[in-house]
Amino acid sequence: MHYQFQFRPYQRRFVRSLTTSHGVWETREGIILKLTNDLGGVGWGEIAPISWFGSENQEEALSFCRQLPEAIADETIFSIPDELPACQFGFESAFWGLRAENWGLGDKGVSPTLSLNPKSLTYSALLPAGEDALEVWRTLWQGGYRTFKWKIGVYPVTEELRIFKRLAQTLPSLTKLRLDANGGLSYEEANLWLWTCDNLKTDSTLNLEIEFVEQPLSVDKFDSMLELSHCYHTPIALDESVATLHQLVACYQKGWREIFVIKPGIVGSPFRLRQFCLECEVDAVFSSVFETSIGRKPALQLAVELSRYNRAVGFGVNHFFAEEEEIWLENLW
Ligand SMILES: O=C(O)CCC(=O)C1=CC=C[C@@H](O)[C@@H]1C(=O)O
Ligand SMILES: [Mg+2]
Repeated sequence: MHYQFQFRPYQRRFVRSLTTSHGVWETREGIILKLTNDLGGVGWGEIAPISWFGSENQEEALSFCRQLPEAIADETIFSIPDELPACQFGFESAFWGLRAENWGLGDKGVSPTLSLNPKSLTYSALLPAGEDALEVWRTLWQGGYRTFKWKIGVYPVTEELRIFKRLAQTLPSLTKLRLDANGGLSYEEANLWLWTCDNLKTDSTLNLEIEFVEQPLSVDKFDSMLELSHCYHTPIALDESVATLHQLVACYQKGWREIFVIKPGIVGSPFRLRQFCLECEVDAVFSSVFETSIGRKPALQLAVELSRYNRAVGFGVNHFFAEEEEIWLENLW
């Protein structure tokens, strides 16, 4: 089968730049792609790279799109190299979207079940690093969020621990808080954070659950994180360490059995991701790459099907972008 292929690069400036231990992220760049079959059926996909997580970068994704012919075959979609995981996700999502919505299941076996209802999910909202978290959470709580993720490893650890204690005393009971260090802590700081989280449980005046500490150490410190996961009650989630399917499989094979943060937008083939999750039954938390609704829809379909233990998905829409998304997408095309 052949499809007419079109693509449009985009840039979207964050309303509030995202500060993590990786640095300050001002603008989300990506590519929207469209496949049209010879009966007029259309499939949309999105390529939303995060190169500092290990995916290709925008330029590499654009170069890949530019070298493709106007008409592409199934084989092209399913032979995109593993060095281009965001492209794998974008093209394959468009393929499944085309087949599942208009033309039945693909001839490549069962497509990811696109009919599942994302409304069955609960969502986690992102809190900004530092003191701002003490203000921002309230509006999000009023918006219905009960799980929050706060960026740490950005300011000095003593300052963040001070803010953390105030946050723990302020957040309503039954709130779940995730801490995401983006690999920015030292081994000593990681121990201090995990020890502090464990000891929070012993404070009967607080009824806050620290759901997990995400990527406390850098990707090259897997063995230390595996050791830490056996030393504290507070769970550890790997994110940057499992950013691509290859890394996900490698960490599982090296014995990781705690939480895996999965960003479908940069992990690679949704078909292969689905096979891995169904086979290995990993404890997955699905996470956004700040994509548009075009990338978010297939990502959430995977989350509905593959999430276990009812963990909230990291797709809380904190109004990261100014423009109204649907209008912006229509103007793009
Ligand atoms: O997972 C979430 O709760 C929201 C998404 C999120 O936190 C991230 C998305 C993309 C890049 C990162 O800065 C960040 C993360 O580290 O998980
Ligand atoms: Mg993370």
